[in-house]
Amino acid sequence: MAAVTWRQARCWCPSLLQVFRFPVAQVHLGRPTMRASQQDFENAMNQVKLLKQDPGNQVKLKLYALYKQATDGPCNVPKPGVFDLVNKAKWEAWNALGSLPKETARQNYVDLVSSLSPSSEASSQGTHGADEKVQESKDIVVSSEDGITKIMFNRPTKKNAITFQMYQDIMLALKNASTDNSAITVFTGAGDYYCSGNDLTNFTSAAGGMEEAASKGAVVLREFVNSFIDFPKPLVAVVNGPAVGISVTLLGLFDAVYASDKATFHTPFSHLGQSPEACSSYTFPRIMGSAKAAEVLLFGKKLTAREACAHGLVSEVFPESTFEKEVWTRLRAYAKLPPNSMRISKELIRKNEKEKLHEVNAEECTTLKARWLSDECINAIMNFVSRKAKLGRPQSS
Ligand SMILES: CCCCCC/C=C/C(=O)SCCNC(=O)CCNC(=O)[C@H](O)C(C)(C)COP(=O)(O)OP(=O)(O)OC[C@H]1O[C@@H](n2cnc3c(N)ncnc32)[C@H](O)[C@@H]1OP(=O)(O)O
Repeated sequence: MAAVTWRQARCWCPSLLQVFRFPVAQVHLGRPTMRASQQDFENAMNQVKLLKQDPGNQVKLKLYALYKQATDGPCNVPKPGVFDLVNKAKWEAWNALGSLPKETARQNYVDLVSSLSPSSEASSQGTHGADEKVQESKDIVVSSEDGITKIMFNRPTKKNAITFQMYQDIMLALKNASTDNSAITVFTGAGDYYCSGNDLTNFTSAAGGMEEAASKGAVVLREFVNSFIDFPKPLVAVVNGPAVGISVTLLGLFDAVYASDKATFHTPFSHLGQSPEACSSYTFPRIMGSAKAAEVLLFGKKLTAREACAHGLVSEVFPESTFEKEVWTRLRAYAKLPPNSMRISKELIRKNEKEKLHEVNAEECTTLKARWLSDECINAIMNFVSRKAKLGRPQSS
């Protein structure tokens, strides 16, 4: 179909009185049961000019046709030539209304505009308004702006360690983000850390002790990682500082990872008596080669941002001083790309791997459940909790 610019579409609705002058009841163009008055029609024309988002060619042509039918009556002007694509498309849309009465066209125009009004616009047109907080949760802050849903670890006093509640909050945030108006979804951390991984007190503070925590942990972890495997939109990590444990392994399931040069990547699973999760036993060897993956996953070698980039885990590293500005400017530009195209491309990229990833996830969770109940793991966690040991340091006896 001929391209119809949004500017053209707006011009099809002549400037009239400002919508704001009218009482709310008149301005709100809910689907009316009564016949639309001339005033409703004029309000609707003004409402069209306030739409923030281009409603698309089909809707614009429909608006044009109904407007012409409501004001001039049935189309009786000559059809434009074949090369006059835009005017031909407009003529065809108007002509298709045949002998529809002016009053009905006016009503249909008002109804159509009503369906595009701000509340429905937000859900159907991919509107990206001002930064909007979309999920209430203390330690995970979710906001949406400029086509980007941002999910932020927000527990800086604990280096953004992930509690059981945060796993649930993140799953909910991903579920919502998969169908919201945003084009891309971004994870980042508040404060100096990106995330210090699993909160080690998840295991010690559970009412039923380690047994119960291990069973619960395996179920939650599997579901949690599945929500990353299946996430349909581009998923980006903005790694603002050190990342530890599961916050690193998950990166193998992201589509792009941008890191500040002060970020580090550490998976001290052996130090903790644990084993890899988030499909990293599969994704890391594929991303960085088996030799480097072994150093990272078996021996807990901490990578700098530049090393992680050289080994393919990170897409690009930015100097700390310009990190936020550069990365968010870039992401805002990416979020303007056609969202359906990005989803479809992601689907193609992931399609052949999905089954394998689910299989790996299930196996890693079963293995971890047993690890969590091992002496090696229990001792390591107790050492951390009693502050005898920190990451990467040999445990004192
Ligand atoms: C559903 C279950 C799924 C489980 C999935 C399996 C996941 C596995 C992993 O993620 S393994 C990785 C686990 N993480 C760690 O081992 C990190 C432990 N933390 C540290 O070693 C250090 O805290 C540090 C290196 C991250 C930061 O050191 P430092 O800068 O010296 O700060 P502090 O140690 O003083 O930390 C400040 C504050 O935060 C608390 N904290 C930090 N990380 C964690 C954590 N992972 N779990 C619990 N608490 C953490 C730390 O205790 C301090 O609290 P305090 O001020 O003492 O109250």
